[in-house]
Amino acid sequence: MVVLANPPVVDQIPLLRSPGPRDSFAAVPVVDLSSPGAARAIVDACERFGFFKVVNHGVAAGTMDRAETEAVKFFAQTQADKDRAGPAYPFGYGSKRIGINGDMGWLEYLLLAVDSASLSDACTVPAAAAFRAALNEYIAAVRKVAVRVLEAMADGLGLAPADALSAMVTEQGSDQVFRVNHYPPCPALQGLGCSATGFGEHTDPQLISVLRSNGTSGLQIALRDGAQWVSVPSDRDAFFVNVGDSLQVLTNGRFRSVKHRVVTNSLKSRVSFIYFGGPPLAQRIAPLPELLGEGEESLYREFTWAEYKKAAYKTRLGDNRLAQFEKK
Ligand SMILES: C=C1C[C@]23C[C@@]1(O)CC[C@H]2[C@@]12CCC[C@@](C)(C(=O)O1)[C@H]2[C@@H]3C(=O)O
Ligand SMILES: O=C(O)CCC(=O)C(=O)O
Repeated sequence: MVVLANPPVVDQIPLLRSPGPRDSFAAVPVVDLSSPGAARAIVDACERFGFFKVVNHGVAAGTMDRAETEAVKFFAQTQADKDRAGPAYPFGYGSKRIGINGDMGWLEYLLLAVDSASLSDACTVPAAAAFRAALNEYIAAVRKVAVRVLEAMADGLGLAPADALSAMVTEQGSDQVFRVNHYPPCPALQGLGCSATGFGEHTDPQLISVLRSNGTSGLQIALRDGAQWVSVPSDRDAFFVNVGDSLQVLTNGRFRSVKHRVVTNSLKSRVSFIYFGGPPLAQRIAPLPELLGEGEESLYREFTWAEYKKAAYKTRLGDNRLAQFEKK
């Protein structure tokens, strides 16, 4: 038997079949956030896919462009300069290693803590004032989108008060994380039919993630419980929203936390920004009583966000983190 090794440049990084036009997911639900039908459309998309695209979100193109320009400048620095902003644990610059349990991807990134509506002062990277200002402007804007989406979700689910979900990511001590990912092209694999994994398959532990990319494709989501991976057509003017594990639990499984991953492009760089909205550490994560039908029981053992987060950080990226909290 001939065992083909990865080309040395992507050694240790899992390879994936290169996506083709037939993998494109043309049916991504699109939610017009300015329309009266947004609440219903969001609930429908969360039930079907745990994923949707948001347009008419009100965030100025300049806010997104400034953050992207500064991010590109940051990643264009020498490796030695970037390494000075690392390591990524708990927060800072990281390259190829994701988390501390051995996951690898063809990317470099900044993992940053958000306090209220801007970068946490305790997070001293990135240091450049222009980059921090651009990120703070972007974070304030994307957080507002997350809040509007969570309010519309609460409306669509018939929850009261209107901030039943959004308060969890805005109240004092809420655990918000921001990630800037840069996936350099991987020309060594061009024409081989395979691509480097940029970010391996996973679900997000928080309630909600709001993603924006520079328009280079690469994001894939899993359909039919992981039986099929489809490519999300990129759109630099839109946001993409993922349901996270915590929202799956709050809705007792009615909304599905979506499995997703990133496949590296062989020719073009991808830059993405992801805002992860998580609750305060002491928040109890359990199905909301209003969402439990008559006689319906929780599918999960009770836990706090602190317990879930601690357990999550001991897992590998692709693990089913909720499994250990499911009632047997
Ligand atoms: C391998 C890991 C990276 C991760 C923490 C974890 O142990 C499992 C979950 C991963 C994830 C996915 C969503 C964003 C993120 C910041 C998070 O909260 O959980 C990452 C973590 C990370 O990159 O450190
Ligand atoms: O870069 C992307 O498009 C998605 C990355 C991602 O899923 C993550 O950072 O958790």
